[in-house]
Amino acid sequence: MLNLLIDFVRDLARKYEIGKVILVSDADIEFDDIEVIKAPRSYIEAVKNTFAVTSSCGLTESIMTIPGISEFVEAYLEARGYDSKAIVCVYLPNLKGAFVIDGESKLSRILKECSEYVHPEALRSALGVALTIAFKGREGKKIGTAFVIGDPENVLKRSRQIVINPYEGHPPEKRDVKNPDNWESIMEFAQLDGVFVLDSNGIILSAGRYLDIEGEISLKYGLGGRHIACASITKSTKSIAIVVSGSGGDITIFKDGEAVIEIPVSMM
Ligand SMILES: Nc1ncnc2c1ncn2[C@@H]1O[C@H](COP(=O)(O)OP(=O)(O)OP(=O)(O)O)[C@@H](O)[C@H]1O
Repeated sequence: MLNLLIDFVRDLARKYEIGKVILVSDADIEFDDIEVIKAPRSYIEAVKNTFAVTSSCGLTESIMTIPGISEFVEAYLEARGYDSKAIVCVYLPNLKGAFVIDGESKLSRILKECSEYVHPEALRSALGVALTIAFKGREGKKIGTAFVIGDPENVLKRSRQIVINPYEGHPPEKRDVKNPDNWESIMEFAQLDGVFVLDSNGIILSAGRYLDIEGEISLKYGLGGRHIACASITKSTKSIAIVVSGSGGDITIFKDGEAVIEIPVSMM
């Protein structure tokens, strides 16, 4: 069975000219010259759980019934710098198969739109940290935070420091969100009240910053002060905000005062 599946994946890769496989399996499987991206454990568990309740449906239907699963796969690929064309190969005890994900994802489109205000690499890296925070939290507990990227002069004018800024006086390379070596300290400071402020290249200027709320903002029910403040700052400045909800764990990206995408991490 496994050999058949491997051959099938190789055929798909050749036919659709795709060089990577997202592997949804407890096992490590190799596909010769095709790059394997192992899906995160939470995704594997989500597929297993969904299959348990939708076992009468087909493979694709089963996977696609997980709310927001495609946004999650796309976000996962994007944050790692991949495009969203991939083969998904599932090899689990009760579920085996492969299918192709193709075309421009909603997230790719949104990230492109946001590059009007911020460097795409900076945005992708901040999203990578946000996903890591949403998944892991800190010392076993969920944490919420937000990254406001771009137009720093105006963002700083419309906000104030509520704790001593831990990034003050450090060289840019230690404050660069694009360098994953800095992610551990970012995750530590994500526990502070307030938000991170970054320039459009992803250099962190401040953490623990409280944002002014200006004008009327209407968001969906249940979103509180942090989300409202981030929506507001993106309305009054040319910045993008990535918010990790401490209560739900989901991620929302705001641009021009609107939630342009929600990534339902809590469902994974
Ligand atoms: N205006 C603001 N500027 C910066 N940070 C804020 C602001 N308002 C609230 N916060 C931060 O957000 C935290 C959570 O506040 P609140 O629960 O009202 O927001 P929320 O949008 O519901 O976020 P969550 O989903 O994380 O609970 C606060 O403890 C504070 O650290």
